[in-house]
Amino acid sequence: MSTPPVDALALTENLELFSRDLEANIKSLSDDERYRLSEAARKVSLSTEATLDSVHRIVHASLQLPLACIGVETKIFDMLSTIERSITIAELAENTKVDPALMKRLLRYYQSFGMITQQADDAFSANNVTKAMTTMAGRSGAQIFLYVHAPVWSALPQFLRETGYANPTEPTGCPWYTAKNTKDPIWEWISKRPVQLEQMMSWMQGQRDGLPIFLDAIDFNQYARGATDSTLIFVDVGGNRGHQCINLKQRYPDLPGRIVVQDQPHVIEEAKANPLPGFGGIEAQSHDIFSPQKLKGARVYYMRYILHDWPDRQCVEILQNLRAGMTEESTIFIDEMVMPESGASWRATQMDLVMACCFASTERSLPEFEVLLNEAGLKISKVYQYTKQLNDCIIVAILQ
Ligand SMILES: C[S@@+](CC[C@H](N)C(=O)[O-])C[C@H]1O[C@@H](n2cnc3c(N)ncnc32)[C@H](O)[C@@H]1O
Repeated sequence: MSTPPVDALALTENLELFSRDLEANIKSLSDDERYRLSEAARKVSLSTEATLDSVHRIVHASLQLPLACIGVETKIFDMLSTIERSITIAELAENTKVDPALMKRLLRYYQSFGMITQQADDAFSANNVTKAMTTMAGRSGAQIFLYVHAPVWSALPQFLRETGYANPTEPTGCPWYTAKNTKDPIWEWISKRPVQLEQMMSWMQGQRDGLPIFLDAIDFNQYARGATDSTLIFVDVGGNRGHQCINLKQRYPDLPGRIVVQDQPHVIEEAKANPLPGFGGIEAQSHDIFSPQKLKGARVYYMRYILHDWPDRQCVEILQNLRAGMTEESTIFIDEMVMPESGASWRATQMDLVMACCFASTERSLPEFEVLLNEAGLKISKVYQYTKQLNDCIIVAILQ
């Protein structure tokens, strides 16, 4: 069935009208409506590009990350975001100690990519993108991805050429090792570098801010029935700073039982030394996911974004080790994006290829998770989807 023709001129005029008071117009939208508009506009924008516009956009894409990093490091984005009026080139240059002539060029670039708003010839202000780059994820992400990851992505074509375009599935068979000229896997490499460790931990903590979390889809009370203060209620395996434990505690302040975050020793040390607000009452424990789970009979073992870091064989090992701690009352929550067969989102597909580059691992579909769980003697009892954007799901797994 053909769809009725759309008046492209009227659509363009409406968009231009919408752009005149962007902030107010966007405020009137729900999250779902905003996402729908953003995706539709993005598709139209890409498909209406002239041929060489597409080429220029793609071949210069790698300029955007270093430029974003400069905006973060000079605090241009911070300054624009904290001052509630437009700012001149001279003001920005003086406060950030950037040469005014260079500042003019940077601002010209940022406005052309929508990273800031130009109000007049010499008047600039923050917009949603500027503000995004001042968040914890924006600041830490610009640095960790530019300095640590980007050289690895650039090494992917050569790596694939040399390996005959085989899908990377061996833990040490990915461009991470050649690009970094190291034998250390990424987590070990980061653990030896305090600056990058801090950036990575901040990225982990902030990367999903603004999206729903698993507790938006699950009534956790059902997992606490009959629990007492000594019941192990929630063990966040590979939980980094314990941010998900804090979320659970804040949503369910009266939940009985123990809440524990487990991670590598240096991560736990850092989580204890610089605890996040709300960390009180949460236990922090070193634990290697490649050894049998030492906390037995927890109601919920929770793992967010752990399996996507590992190839299949290691995932089965991780799950088998978790299984060793389980009783009939235990469940595992696997909190990961589940890849659909078609129409995967851009945020999901880029994450998938970052996993290939750095870990020889992958984002998985539900049947792929099923195979891993089956091999580890587990089965899926339920799946809760909690984001549309990434198809983030909680896969609830129990003993077979
Ligand atoms: C992708 S991050 C996810 C962190 C956290 N679950 C989240 O969703 O924000 C992976 C985590 O696995 C931890 N990790 C890596 N290797 C580990 C190991 N052998 N034992 C325990 N934790 C490990 C890392 O330190 C990191 O915190």
